[in-house]
Amino acid sequence: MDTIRTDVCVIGAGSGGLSVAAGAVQMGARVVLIEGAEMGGDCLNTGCVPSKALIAAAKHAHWMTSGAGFGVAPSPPQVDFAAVKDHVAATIASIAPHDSQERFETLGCTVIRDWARFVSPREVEAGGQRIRARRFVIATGSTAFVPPIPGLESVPYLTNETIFALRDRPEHLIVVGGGPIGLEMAQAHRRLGCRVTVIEGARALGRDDPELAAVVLARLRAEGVTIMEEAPVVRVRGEAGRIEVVTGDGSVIHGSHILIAVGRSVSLDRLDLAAANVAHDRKGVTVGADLRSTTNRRVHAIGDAAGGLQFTHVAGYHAGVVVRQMLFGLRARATTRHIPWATYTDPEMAQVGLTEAQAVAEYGAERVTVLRAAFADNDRARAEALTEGLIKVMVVKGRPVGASIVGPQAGELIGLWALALANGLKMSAIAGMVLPYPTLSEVSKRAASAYFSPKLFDSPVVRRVVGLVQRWLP
Ligand SMILES: Cc1cc2nc3c(=O)[nH]c(=O)nc-3n(C[C@H](O)[C@H](O)[C@H](O)COP(=O)(O)OP(=O)(O)OC[C@H]3O[C@@H](n4cnc5c(N)ncnc54)[C@H](O)[C@@H]3O)c2cc1C
Ligand SMILES: NC(=O)c1ccc[n+]([C@@H]2O[C@H](COP(=O)([O-])OP(=O)(O)OC[C@H]3O[C@@H](n4cnc5c(N)ncnc54)[C@H](O)[C@@H]3O)[C@@H](O)[C@H]2O)c1
Repeated sequence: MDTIRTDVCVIGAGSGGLSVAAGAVQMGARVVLIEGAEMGGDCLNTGCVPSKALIAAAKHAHWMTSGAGFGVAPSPPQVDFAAVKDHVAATIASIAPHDSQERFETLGCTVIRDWARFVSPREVEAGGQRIRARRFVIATGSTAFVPPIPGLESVPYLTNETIFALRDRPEHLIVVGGGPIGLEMAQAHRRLGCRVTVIEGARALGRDDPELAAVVLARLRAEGVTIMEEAPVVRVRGEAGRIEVVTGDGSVIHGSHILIAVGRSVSLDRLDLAAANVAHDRKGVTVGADLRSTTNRRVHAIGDAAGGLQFTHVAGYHAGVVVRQMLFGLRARATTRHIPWATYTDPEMAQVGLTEAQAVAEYGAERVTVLRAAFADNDRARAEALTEGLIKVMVVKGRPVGASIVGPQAGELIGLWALALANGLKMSAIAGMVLPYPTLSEVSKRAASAYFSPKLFDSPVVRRVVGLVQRWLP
């Protein structure tokens, strides 16, 4: 067996692994990149990209039915489900060249298409070769967690790996799990003409501010999605096209298809981490803030495999943290306070930093000011009839510690607050910003201004000062 000696060996060519490989090789390191399945990983092939392409198609269908208030008569959309899937596939294909084996080989990486497995603390095997590296990066991501629900194994269930390939429209899609995957898929399928029932064991969108989550859930229900909460699934039975789901209280839901979206399992099984002395648990590789294995300092873990937030932009951020350490020997640490995320339902929901409940728990209610602004008071939102939703900003000592948005383009609007939190900006910086009128982003400025308006408009001191100045000013 040949041995390749290299500076960096990256295992997994998804969002995180590709970023490390591209960065390291272009800065002069020798890089081996190993991928067992599709280049591009979950995000490109079975995650973010297909889900957002499907959501975009569903939005078009929805617009055809929602123009009455603008004087545009609704007309029932004629959805060609297979053609929708062609759009999904074409979107993936248009991005794929950027993540391709050819591109990475052109950049100078050695790309091996096989499953990697450690054989010692500084060697892996893949593609019939042994790779001996100075540093390893485990970027193996995650797959859908399939819970041990009795009967599930004997019905043809869908996960994010199979649902985007369906070319016939499900008549009635049952979605198990009311997290971001479940609800994004539920709304998209409903808008494309399916009946949809979401069965959630606890509270849907349970990680988000409940006030904001309620806005999303109300909209989904208004569009015809049935959402059952506190309804753990206890049994599944049936066959293709005739699925029955039994919940804890004995209810039986009949559907044609079932999607499992109850969280993720990190993909570490194939790696034989024991051979490399890399400690791990159910959540991922055990790493410190430097994203290095606590038991093998040659090994880093990033993205979903690192056991924290599971988002593409987090994997990319992690990549930067490990590249700085591996290539320049710099001290670099990953933190989470400034990391935003968004759920691409309509309306969208986005968060950065602490929610209201977390801010109050951490700082105490008396130290936290919660500012609010509603899209109903935003002129652009009114013109577009997108008045559902609000922004909440949590402020401590004049600086934001968290922002939560539900409403149109929340995923875009959260960027400003991500910048503010990452750089410790004061509320005065946001309130003093001049924005084009009329834009949705004015909702952020309005919230920030709300921090100062009581200090300016309700203050007897300010009134007295203004009175005096007016008497003396020529
Ligand atoms: C339906 C869905 C929608 C999503 N939407 C969003 C979104 O809108 N925004 C967002 O930020 N995030 C989203 N995510 C999450 C996002 O896809 C992941 O957080 C991201 O892909 C993680 O990147 P990663 O590099 O850690 O892993 P991945 O992208 O999963 O890549 C890991 C790669 O490693 C390979 N691999 C595994 N084991 C081995 C091995 N032993 N040897 C070789 N290769 C191996 C895998 O085949 C895979 O290609 C979504 C996820 C899903 C499922
Ligand atoms: N827009 C985005 O950025 C985006 C979109 C999709 C996914 N993701 C990423 O993927 C991750 C996984 O998403 P997810 O929605 O699969 O997981 P999740 O953990 O966020 O939500 C899963 C939901 O399933 C419920 N559940 C668990 N077991 C159940 C059971 N037996 N019966 C009924 N309900 C059950 C849980 O209570 C939870 O509400 C997310 O945390 C996120 O990091 C991101």
